[in-house]
Amino acid sequence: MEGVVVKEEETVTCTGGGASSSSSSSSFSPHPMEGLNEGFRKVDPDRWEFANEGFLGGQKHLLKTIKRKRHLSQTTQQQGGGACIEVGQFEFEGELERLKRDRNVLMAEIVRLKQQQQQSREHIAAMEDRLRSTERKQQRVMTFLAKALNNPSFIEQFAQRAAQRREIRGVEIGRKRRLTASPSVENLQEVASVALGSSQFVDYMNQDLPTIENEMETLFSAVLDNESSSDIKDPIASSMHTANGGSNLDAVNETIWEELLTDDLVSGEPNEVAVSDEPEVDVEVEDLVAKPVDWSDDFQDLVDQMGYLRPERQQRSFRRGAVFSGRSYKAAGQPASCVTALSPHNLGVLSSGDRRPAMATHLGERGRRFISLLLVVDWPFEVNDDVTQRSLFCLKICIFCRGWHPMIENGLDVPMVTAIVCTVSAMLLGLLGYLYGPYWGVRKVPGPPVIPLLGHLPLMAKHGPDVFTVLAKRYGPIFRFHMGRQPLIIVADPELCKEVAIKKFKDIPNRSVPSPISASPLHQKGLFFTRDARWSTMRNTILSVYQPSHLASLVPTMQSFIESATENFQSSNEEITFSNFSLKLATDVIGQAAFGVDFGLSKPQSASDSINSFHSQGKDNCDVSEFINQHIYSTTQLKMDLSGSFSIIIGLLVPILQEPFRQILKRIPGTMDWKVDRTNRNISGRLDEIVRKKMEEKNRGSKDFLSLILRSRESETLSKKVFTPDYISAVTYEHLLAGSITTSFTLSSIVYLVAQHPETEKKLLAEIDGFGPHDQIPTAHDLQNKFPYLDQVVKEAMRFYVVSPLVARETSKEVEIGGYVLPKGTWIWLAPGVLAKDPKNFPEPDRFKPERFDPNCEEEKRRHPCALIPFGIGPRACIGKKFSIQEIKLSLIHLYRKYLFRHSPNMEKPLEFEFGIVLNFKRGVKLRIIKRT
Ligand code: HEM
Repeated sequence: MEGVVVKEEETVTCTGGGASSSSSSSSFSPHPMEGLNEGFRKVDPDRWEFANEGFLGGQKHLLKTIKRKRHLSQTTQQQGGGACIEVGQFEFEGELERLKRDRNVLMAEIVRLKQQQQQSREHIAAMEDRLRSTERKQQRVMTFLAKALNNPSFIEQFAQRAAQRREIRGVEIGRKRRLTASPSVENLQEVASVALGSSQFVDYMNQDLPTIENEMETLFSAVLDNESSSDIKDPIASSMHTANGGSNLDAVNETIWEELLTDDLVSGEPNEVAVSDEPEVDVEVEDLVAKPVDWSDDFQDLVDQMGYLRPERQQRSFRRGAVFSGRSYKAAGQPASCVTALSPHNLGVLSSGDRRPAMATHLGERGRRFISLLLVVDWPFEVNDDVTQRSLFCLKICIFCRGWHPMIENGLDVPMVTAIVCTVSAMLLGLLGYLYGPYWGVRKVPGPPVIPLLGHLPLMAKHGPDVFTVLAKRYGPIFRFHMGRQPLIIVADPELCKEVAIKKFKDIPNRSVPSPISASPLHQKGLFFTRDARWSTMRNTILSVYQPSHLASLVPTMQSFIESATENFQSSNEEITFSNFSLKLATDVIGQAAFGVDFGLSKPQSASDSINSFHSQGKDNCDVSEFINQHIYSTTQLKMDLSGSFSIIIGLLVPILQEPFRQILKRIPGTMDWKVDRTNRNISGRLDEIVRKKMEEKNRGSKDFLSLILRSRESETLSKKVFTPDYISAVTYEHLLAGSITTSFTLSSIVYLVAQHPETEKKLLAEIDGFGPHDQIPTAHDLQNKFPYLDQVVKEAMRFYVVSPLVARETSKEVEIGGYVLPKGTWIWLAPGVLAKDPKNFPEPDRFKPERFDPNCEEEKRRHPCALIPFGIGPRACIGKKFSIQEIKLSLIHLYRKYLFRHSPNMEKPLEFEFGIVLNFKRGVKLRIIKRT
């Protein structure tokens, strides 16, 4: 028992006036150790205290006075004598009795302690369960929120159901809820309307916010405390619980929450309202809670990210999903700064004061829905700190740059957001650079304001080809014109044209390739668009074909075609579309000259205006007419305005997209690109066939253009490399193209203008008739020297209607023109069309006056030599000029020997034009033929 005393001394604390145990473990039952006035006494029904005079609080020195009570038997024994044995026997039994009692008391104490321990264990287990359950519910809340985000009508449905349920619940619950819940149901509807329309958001923000707050707390207390509404340990939760109306309200909340968690609601399916207050609610909630939730997949990233955004010391509890369970977080005594990272209050903070509605306007529907949910979840907090600002910044970026979904999936990853922002910015800058890069180098050149992407194409739509004359008047002889994204430097001064095309030819040797041509590979391999060394080799080779002697030898061929063509004119007063007639004639002539092939288009039996009439002429003619139709279609589709194929239009606006679009569209039947591509492939196939046949021909004496090229190709190794079959086909086709449409246009416009000007007609007829008998065919020399007035008429007509109003060039290095330094790659386009209408060189420019080209005329003498350049200028000037003039003069002489022409009443006035790669008549030139007697 000594040992027991010692133990007591160690554990028992003195309280003064007696001893009292400090804990339940040190509260003793009656003990055998007693001193003077000592022993155990009951201080309350459950507790005993050791009482002794020497056992006083703070008086340690008295402890030694406490002595164990000496029992009589011991004393007697010590005092010696066996006489007392019998008496001692009785005392011993008494002692034994006492010890037994003590043991029983101790046993009872041990049993009680064990029970206490068991209770404590159970209590701890229950707390653990509750903790796990709470965590699972938080996971469910977040899963629910994610689903709700994907369902636009979620809040609306929720609000409706809450209202319905409230009605069904009956008067008592309804009254209790009305105190706190009813207004907030309406508020929820407001939230729903916020999700749907930003204007109502303003109203919503002006609502009674504490009421909303209460409602949200009520709502979320259901999920957080549903199990323990009758056993709330958390004092804050407890007070909230009481405030919200006790257990009835809990039942309502649980039901509401049950609905919230129901998949039907979050998946958007309208759901019958389940009218039940009873256990099924609990069962379902329990079921839901019991289901394993894939926390990490859906939200761990987001939660982690939230943790990242908060101060380090709070991270652990944050990771447990505190973002959406603000109240319990607060209850844990933690500062709420991180929890409020996404709170509406801070949305307000970020957007400084009352810009919340504005922000809601910009968030888009998903963003607004999300914020509505944040209002629901996170309303009670109000903290304003750096972390919040930062997280909201990221949030805002996510909303604007990525939408909500990726953020929810991937978390608020600041480096990633930064990377996205940088990438988007870089792309925007790249786009701007691409769109405005070409402009930047030439920005100093004057020009009208530019419409992004369209450039000045609307101006072209408004003024037609005359747009350059209009702009030259306003901006001077050198100005900027944006063909979509591409700026052109338009040079509208004879001296500057000379500088560009002749003096600085070395720096500006090539043509830029406009959008319509880059859409047509068939047109790219001709002389026109080849560049640098390849161009000079090709040009030198081809030039031999245009030697005067060779041209002179072509006169009889040309004459025979012209005579044959005019046999079509059957009777006087016949009305024809002269432009079609001239096109057939020019195509036949160039076909014979270029390929040595007689297309037979202008022969008498093909007298119909329409080339299609050849379909009735047997297979050969059908083939030819098909070929020519395709050639005309292919050429006329090459538009410089916005009326071409889609890929050409795209090429004008964003050139880099032209080829991808062409590649796609040419595979889609019915599109213009598809038709153009099919046509071009047919033409190429036919040309390849013609070239192949020519190559196989034994008779190499033919004087056509193709045979000449093939011959020169055999004799020179260089040109053999340059003139590969595909280039031969392209150049030959180019002759067909350049030689037909341009010549035909010029011929038609001369006849049209002469018909309009009787004086000119009279003088012209006089000159032609004065040449000699009508069957006398003029030679090449005659044509050059014996028809001066005809010369003047042709020139004036070419001035009046310039078939090629723009002549393209491109700088191959930095060059200065007209005081402006133009970077390499600048598109400089000469404007013969503007020059031709410049009153400085051509007084009364809109008057048709061939005499202005009389060599003896003052105007002619004063005129700048480069004022009229319909065939271009410099080393890249038209290679077919003489050929074309010879053909035009020969045709006119023959026509005016036999016929006169008058405007048809069916023709529009003034003439309308299309602006393709060259100018063309919109509806053709319609004339009446009058036979001369
Ligand atoms: C009235 C008829 C014609 C007119 C108005 C005309 C107009 C022009 C113009 C303005 C150029 C650009 C010149 C430059 O860039 O400086 C050109 C080039 C050219 N023309 Fe013509 N042309 C006509 C007839 C012809 C004929 C009949 C042929 C062929 C037989 C032809 C073949 C060419 C070729 C191959 C080029 C490119 C020259 C090169 O880049 O080296 N042209 N033409």
